[in-house]
Amino acid sequence: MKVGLMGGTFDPIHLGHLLAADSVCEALELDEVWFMPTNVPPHKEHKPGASAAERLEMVRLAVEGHPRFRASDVELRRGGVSYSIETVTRLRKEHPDKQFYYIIGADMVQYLPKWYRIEELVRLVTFVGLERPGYSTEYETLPGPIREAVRLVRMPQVELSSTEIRQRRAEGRSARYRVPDRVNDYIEVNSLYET
Ligand SMILES: Nc1ncnc2c1ncn2[C@@H]1O[C@H](COP(=O)(O)OP(=O)(O)OP(=O)(O)O)[C@@H](O)[C@H]1O
Ligand SMILES: O=C(O)c1ccc[n+]([C@@H]2O[C@H](COP(=O)([O-])O)[C@@H](O)[C@H]2O)c1
Repeated sequence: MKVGLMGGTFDPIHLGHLLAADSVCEALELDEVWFMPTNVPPHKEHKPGASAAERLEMVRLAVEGHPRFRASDVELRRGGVSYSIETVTRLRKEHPDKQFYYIIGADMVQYLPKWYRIEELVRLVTFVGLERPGYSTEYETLPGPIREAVRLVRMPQVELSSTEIRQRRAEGRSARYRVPDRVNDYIEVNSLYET
């Protein structure tokens, strides 16, 4: 069984995340994609605008009804900083029958050399990198073992980020059409990201 791991702060989850997962699912014929909200993101300086429970609930609402997408609270339950090496090690132990693919956008591919214990992590998962507007896909400068661990998949380019959505909300504007309708309703009912 082939499983894609889509880790993210998901503050909030948006259509770029979903289209990325869908594109990889199709290209690599994955059986499932697990969306895993981080507890404490390893490298982000700002604290998430929504709580862990709210970010998980938005992920749940976004994947509801999709035959292959699942929401996973594995990193939230573990607590602390969500280092991917710890998540992947644990998932491999719990699911020895599954093959894991870690899905990341181009911004994260460039950042891979700084990931915690990356030399070990590249031996445990295949990374799947996606182009993202505004980020370079010149991967020649990455160290060989990291570059070789990354497969590239194409997706229709989506110029969206959670940051932009939070900013819009702070300015009193809507997240509609940038997030699934159910997520948009949740954001509005709970007044998320308002100043
Ligand atoms: N528009 C997009 N296209 C492709 N990949 C994306 C896109 N947005 C996010 N990703 C990828 O999804 C994963 C989770 O991203 P994350 O939750 O940090 O969203 P974000 O939009 O980058 O958030 P923020 O703006 O708060 O930094 C990362 O690997 C990121 O590169
Ligand atoms: O393990 C690390 O050192 C590491 C460093 C940066 C990012 N990650 C993971 O990559 C995923 C996307 O990160 P982010 O910050 O863009 O949401 C998320 O699941 C993070 O836990 C992991």
